[in-house]
Amino acid sequence: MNKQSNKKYGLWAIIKPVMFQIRAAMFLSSLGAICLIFFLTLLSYFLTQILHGGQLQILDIKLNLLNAILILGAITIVAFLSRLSSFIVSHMGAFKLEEILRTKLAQHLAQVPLGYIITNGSGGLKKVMQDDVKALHTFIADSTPMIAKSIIAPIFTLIILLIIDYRLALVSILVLVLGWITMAYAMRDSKVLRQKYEKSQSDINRAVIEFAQAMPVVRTFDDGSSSFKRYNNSLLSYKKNLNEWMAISSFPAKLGMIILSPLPTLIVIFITSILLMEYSSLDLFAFISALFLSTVMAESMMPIMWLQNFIKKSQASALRIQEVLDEKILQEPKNPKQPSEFNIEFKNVYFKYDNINDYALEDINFEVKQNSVTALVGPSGAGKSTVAKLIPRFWDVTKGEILIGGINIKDIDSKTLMDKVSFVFQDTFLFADTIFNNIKMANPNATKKDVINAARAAQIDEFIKSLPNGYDTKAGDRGANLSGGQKQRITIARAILRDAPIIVLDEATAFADPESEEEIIKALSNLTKNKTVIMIAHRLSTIKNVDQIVVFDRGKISEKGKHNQLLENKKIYFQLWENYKEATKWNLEKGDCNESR
Ligand SMILES: Nc1ncnc2c1ncn2[C@@H]1O[C@H](COP(=O)(O)OP(=O)(O)OP(=O)(O)O)[C@@H](O)[C@H]1O
Repeated sequence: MNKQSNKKYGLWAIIKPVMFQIRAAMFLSSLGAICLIFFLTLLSYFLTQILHGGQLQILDIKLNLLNAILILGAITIVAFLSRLSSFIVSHMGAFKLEEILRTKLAQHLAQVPLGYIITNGSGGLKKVMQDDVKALHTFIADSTPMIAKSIIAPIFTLIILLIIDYRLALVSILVLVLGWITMAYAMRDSKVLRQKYEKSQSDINRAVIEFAQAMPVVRTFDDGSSSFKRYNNSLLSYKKNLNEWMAISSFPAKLGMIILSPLPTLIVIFITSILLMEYSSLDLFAFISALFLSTVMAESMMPIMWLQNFIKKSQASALRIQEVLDEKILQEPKNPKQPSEFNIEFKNVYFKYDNINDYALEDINFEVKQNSVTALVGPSGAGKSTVAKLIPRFWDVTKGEILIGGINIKDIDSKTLMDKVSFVFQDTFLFADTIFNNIKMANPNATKKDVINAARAAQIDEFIKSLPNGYDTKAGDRGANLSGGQKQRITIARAILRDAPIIVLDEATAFADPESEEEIIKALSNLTKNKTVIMIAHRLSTIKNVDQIVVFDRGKISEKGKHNQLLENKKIYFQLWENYKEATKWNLEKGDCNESR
């Protein structure tokens, strides 16, 4: 990821837009805490006066019992309202931040290169947009009032205790310090242990997902022992890390929590007060107020324990959100140009993926003439898909240039480029919408007739019509109710409807079922008629007659030309062709009419 070094990072930077609401919530929450402390002090004051059998009064103002109750009641109401409104304000801030971040992320993701989205997977980005944004919502809504309270309440209580009787104040501080030391001891090494624990937790998640996703493969090739072993191992390591963490921190943490609970402070204050009354002096007011206030101090410090953890988690979410927002956006040209011709030229192109040191492509030079077909072939990992994805700017070239109709693709605005290039992916994607809308999305202005014509050209119209709801049939989540070949023909219909002058086919026939293969080939020939076509080919038989074959090997072009020329060269293509023939023969001998890839 590309971080910009002068940027501020972390939780506090990301929640800045709602700082006003956070400050207001913290202020109101502090006010509520101060009112509570004030209430307890005044209550102790009145109780002392009642126990002394004297007149109720504040300073020199005499009060009857009803007045005293009313004053205490008024303070309680202010405390309650402050606390309530602090949560209302913090929730308002949380919703506002959620909206700001989701909008920012959506706008940003619409501008980053598509390659980034593919590499990170929609699942990972969805997690950031949903879970991490939600985590920050919860942080602002629930913990900002708590943070203010757990800082202000102890400080304020301590000040009042110091004013009333410094000895009792010191004793309660001692208890708190003891509690803190015990907790700090429990938390020692916790960073490393927490990281280990979190890692083993995510290992388990990965193993479970892998186990579930790979079930068909597992059932076919594995009796489950190796994949289950991975799951089991991650579970064992999780248990080991958890036990290790618990062993180190469990007892001191529990002890710390007990010390920091109100009861120990209460007991210590009580005993100290008795001793002071016996051997020194202590007035009744100091005794009663210390009993009340010291419990507030201990109680309001307790949340600090879990707040720390909460802040750390929210910090991690904030960093993940910021990483996405820092991803470089696709630079749009200042003076965009419109190509009027559609030949494609790769000129001295070098390309390197962000996270990889070596070039994935080096010194790539070739031209695809307008309305001609070029096939990219080569062993797996040779760079064919990368070449194809550079054309619609899924990524930008590291060096060199790609031209369409003589114009550098960086000088064509991305909307125009997308309109000019249709990409038929290996992994066909259908939205959970009607088949009609799935095709029409390629061209919002298309009429019903246009959609049907496109489906007809893609050899899928008859099948669609045979469905109970025809074109209004839902394609299902990711097109789950259709066969691979049917899904592929629907995406081809989409591309036909788009009618872009350049077609990039990423091995569109690879996953077709045998029955639809012939129809797919027909559909593709309709799609590619009078277009500039680049296709990544694995079935060499389908490219025998193409205008040009470019052979890739380890990120470089090893040869290019027509089928017969390349066979004469007796280099990589010759070898690939021999292997292909061999595999096809083997399949035929086995009675399998489906050609090998
Ligand atoms: N998103 C990515 N991030 C990092 N490296 C990548 C990424 N995609 C591909 N690569 C690497 O770039 C090189 C070329 O990969 P590419 O997918 O272009 O090859 P290919 O010839 O299309 O292979 P295949 O036929 O198996 O699809 C490989 O070494 C691959 O590991």
